[in-house]
Amino acid sequence: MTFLQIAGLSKSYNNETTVLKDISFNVKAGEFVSIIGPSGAGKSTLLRCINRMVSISDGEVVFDHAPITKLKKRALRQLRTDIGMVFQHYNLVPRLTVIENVLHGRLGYKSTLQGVLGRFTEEEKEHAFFLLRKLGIEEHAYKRCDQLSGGQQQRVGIARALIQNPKLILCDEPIASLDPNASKIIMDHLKSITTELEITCLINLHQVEVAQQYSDRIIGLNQGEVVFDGPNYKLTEEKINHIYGTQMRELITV
Ligand SMILES: Nc1ncnc2c1ncn2[C@@H]1O[C@H](COP(=O)(O)OP(=O)(O)OP(=O)(O)O)[C@@H](O)[C@H]1O
Repeated sequence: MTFLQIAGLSKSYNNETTVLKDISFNVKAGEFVSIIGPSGAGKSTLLRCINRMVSISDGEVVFDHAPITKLKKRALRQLRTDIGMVFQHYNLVPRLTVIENVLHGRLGYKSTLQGVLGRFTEEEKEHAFFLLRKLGIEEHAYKRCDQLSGGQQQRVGIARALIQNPKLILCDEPIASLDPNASKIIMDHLKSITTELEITCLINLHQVEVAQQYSDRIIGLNQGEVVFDGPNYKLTEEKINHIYGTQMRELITV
């Protein structure tokens, strides 16, 4: 069943260069999809169009039957509670504790006043601890985030996305700042938790091998166009060269 539908999506910043050109694809509920492509291909922009963090120039995005492109402010805010986001640089508040950062994932459900006062229910706090336990960082709950390693901070970022109870998680290069060991931990968690909780996952990656290892399906972007869309086993060396154009693959996969 189609869960996310992208049809004829185009995006240009400041009405200048077109960064995404007529992108169309559907994602089924529960799919784990990687988006790969050279630097500047439009991967981040594509993810940001899906939750309208950036405006869409043309085309349609329908998420769980809701026409994202047409939603007004309040409806969009409500819909965004269903979409978690994980960032390359974690986007945590460094001087706040791990648990406080995780609970920030609930702010989309709160009034401004509740949010300012940091009012969270016991159930929300228990859920936060449950997620930290699942991600193996419960012992750090009361540490400031800036005392954690990059891999641990990314796990806080994942917990903050999960506490929203999202139906979809968008991950924008979640392992680009991490060493191979920390990257593996993050990818293993993302894969196992999204599978267990039946969360659809769209993930931008620079590492082709990682995309092949973890994804059900891979979408290749080049200069704002989809040039590959298929199961991981169909991503041959030739297709990889097509996605990355003339760039040396070794250069972009390190
Ligand atoms: N806010 C912005 N204003 C203007 N141009 C932008 C903006 N964000 C991105 N771009 C441009 O859009 C193009 C696509 O950028 P985007 O970050 O989406 O690509 P990407 O594939 O994610 O690249 P990378 O892998 O290097 O992160 C680039 O040419 C970039 O300079």
